[in-house]
Amino acid sequence: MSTGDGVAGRWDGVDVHFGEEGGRLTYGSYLRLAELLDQQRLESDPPAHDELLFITIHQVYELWFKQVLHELTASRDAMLSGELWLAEHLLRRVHTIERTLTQQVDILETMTPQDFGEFRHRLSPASGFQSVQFREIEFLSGAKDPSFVKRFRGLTDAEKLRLEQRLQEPTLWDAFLVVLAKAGFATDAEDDIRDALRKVAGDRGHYAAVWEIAEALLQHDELAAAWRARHVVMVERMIGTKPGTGGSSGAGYLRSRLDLRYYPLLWDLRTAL
Ligand code: HEM
Ligand SMILES: N[C@@H](CC(=O)c1ccccc1NC=O)C(=O)O
Repeated sequence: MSTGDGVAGRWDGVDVHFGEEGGRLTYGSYLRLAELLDQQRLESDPPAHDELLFITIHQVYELWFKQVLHELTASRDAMLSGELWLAEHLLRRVHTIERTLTQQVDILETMTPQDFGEFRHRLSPASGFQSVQFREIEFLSGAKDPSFVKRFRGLTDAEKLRLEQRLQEPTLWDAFLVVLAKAGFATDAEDDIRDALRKVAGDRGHYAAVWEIAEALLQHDELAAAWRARHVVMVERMIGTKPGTGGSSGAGYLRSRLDLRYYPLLWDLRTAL
């Protein structure tokens, strides 16, 4: 009983619209819940109680990674087009998500090593090391390391393409250098950039928008480092010094990544202030 204008009818005084394919939109159909809630398939048999939690946590991480990539990509593009307020606004949203990602470790830590041990052996050789979106975030943020693409096992062609595109495209740091250049600074040599950062920091009134973006980038870097630190301590709690299912030394490998920083020049700047 269409009443025109896409309005399908009225319910309790409110216009009701038809959704995709003429079906009446519901909460479940809009959010594709039948599909979403059918994606938690356990490897353990008989089912280990805690494996549902393990799968849920990882799926939630990947959903947030998708959102983070959406926001970081848009933030990078906003820097490139000179919309500095938007670039900063989106980075701040990313910070909030990143804090949530680190806090989520608490939930997984309600699982004991013994309960993890019930299904851990079923997971090998799968590992978080193979998270394509996690690596995309690293590449987009500025830590491009092509060796990860080679070390990935079992990448689909589409995943490989996504990583290769991230290796080609400008990073957040590249975009920030464009911001500095548009503000009148030379950015060719590292010393030019250090100089520019000192000048921006020394005249925040004049370079307010540039300074705020630099701070938002540093915050993103700090929150990524906090996740790495939280993850490795959880790993030590769960598996001690056992090697990882992904074939690395485990906590030893993860500790070797703790010093990674996306924006070393923004950190060095601190020493010069
Ligand atoms: C019981 C919980 C967990 C344990 C014991 C664990 C253990 C490990 C280990 C040992 C590695 C090193 C690679 C390897 O497997 O050899 C690793 C890497 C990784 N894990 Fe986890 N992990 C856990 C939970 C998570 C969660 C919830 C996430 C969220 C997505 C995650 C994401 C990652 C990522 C992205 C890497 C690659 C890190 C890098 O290369 O810097 N892990 N994990
Ligand atoms: N690498 C972990 C297993 C693990 O946590 C994992 C296994 C499959 C998919 C994602 C995982 N999460 C993080 O590494 C381990 O060695 O116990």
